[in-house]
Amino acid sequence: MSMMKIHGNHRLMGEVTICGAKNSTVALIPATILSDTPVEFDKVPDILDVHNLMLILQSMNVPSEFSDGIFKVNPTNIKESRLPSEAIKKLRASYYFMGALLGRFHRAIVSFPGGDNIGPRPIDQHIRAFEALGADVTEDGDTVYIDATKHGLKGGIIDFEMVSVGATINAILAATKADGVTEIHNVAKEPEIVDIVSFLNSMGAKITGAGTDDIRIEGVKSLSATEIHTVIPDRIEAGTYLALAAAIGDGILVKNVIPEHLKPFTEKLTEMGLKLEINDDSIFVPESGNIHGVQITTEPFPGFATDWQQPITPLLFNADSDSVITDTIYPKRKKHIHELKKMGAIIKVADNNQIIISPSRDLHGAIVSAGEIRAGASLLVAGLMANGETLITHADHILRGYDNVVEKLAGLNANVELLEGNVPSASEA
Ligand SMILES: CC(=O)N[C@H]1[C@@H](OP(=O)(O)OP(=O)(O)OC[C@H]2O[C@@H](n3ccc(=O)[nH]c3=O)[C@H](O)[C@@H]2O)O[C@H](CO)[C@@H](O)[C@@H]1O
Ligand SMILES: C=C(OP(=O)(O)O)C(=O)O
Repeated sequence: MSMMKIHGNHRLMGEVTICGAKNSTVALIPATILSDTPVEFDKVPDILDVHNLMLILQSMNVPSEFSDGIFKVNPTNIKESRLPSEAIKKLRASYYFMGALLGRFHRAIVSFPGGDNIGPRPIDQHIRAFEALGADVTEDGDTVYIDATKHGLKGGIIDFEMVSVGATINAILAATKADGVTEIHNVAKEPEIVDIVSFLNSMGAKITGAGTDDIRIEGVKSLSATEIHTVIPDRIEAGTYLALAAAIGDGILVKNVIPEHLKPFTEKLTEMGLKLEINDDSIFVPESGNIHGVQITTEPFPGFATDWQQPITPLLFNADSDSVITDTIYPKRKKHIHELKKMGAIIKVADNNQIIISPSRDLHGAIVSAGEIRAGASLLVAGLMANGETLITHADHILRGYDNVVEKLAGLNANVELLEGNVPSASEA
């Protein structure tokens, strides 16, 4: 098991460069199996999810290589095969092989995905999309069987009952290779969806409407990559470093960002009283003075992302009044709270699931456990603010989605080590 040891309460400064978005990358990689040619991506984050996706590709005779942000994959000799359930369970995005295999082979057998334990995460809308395209979907235990070989994969109308990032992308992946036209209504509008569509269109797909509520797809027979696709910057990683900079920075420049994607986040920082310098592709966070408590409600894009709510929480401990967070996407996403309390934080959950964060200026180091990726990010920021040493166990969750995190933090003068080993016996809650 990986652990992170943090010597906290050092002021941080310098520059940090954000890499490609995890939530784009983990859909782009499964999407490559729709291509009839080799594919290359740039700015791919070095995160555990990518390495697990490589194992899944390998099981289908799809070799891939990855170094310095360049990811090359050759799906030309792909074979249908049983996907390794251990790797499938290690990430959420393995569910994109459902849509991608359905597009490629008109059938897919995939076990239920893993990913963060942040409350119920059903896939009924994904199944609704596959059925609208003519597939029969059955479940047996842990495995989902999706089959459109009997009547063919055909364009159709998909009306989502709720906005889902994953279901939108899965519908796009399958419909790209379906026979005829597909209309998808009530889709998610996240920038990562626009990125996937721009990649597919660059290979010859015919998809319009990404970034709006409705997407139209004219199915095509083949796709060929002719250019290197650069993954968009990770707005969640960027938000995490912006929060860190505001909490304990003496001037930090966060580079390679798309400020428009960060608007809901930077607007909250401004409301707190921070004076950000927002440039074309970077944001400078000066040393912050007094900051005020705020109310945050998470919503689908262009709202405040659920994946930001835990990383921003430690910053709110520095405010001069209470803050309230309401997570409408994952109301049970609260694995950070119990652990933050161990560090002296004053934070509680009200009956209506709202999280109340009170000024807590005397955080101290503790042994805490990262229950999921963003809970881990929250503990990391808190550990850097706290007096003394913090040990974060189960840090693999952080490494699922934060590229070169120890090196990036060291570049800001933080003292963080990655350790492998057993959890100290007294530490498990
Ligand atoms: C790999 C990836 O991109 N993960 C992101 C993706 O997850 P993911 O794609 O799993 O999240 P969704 O957008 O699908 O989930 C949104 C909401 O819809 C519900 N729902 C979803 C699908 C479904 O079939 N039925 C259903 O009820 C979910 O329980 C949740 O309450 O979007 C989330 C919401 O922005 C982010 O937190 C995750 O980081
Ligand atoms: C919930 C997240 O990831 P996943 O959907 O991959 O579990 C996240 O990135 O915050």
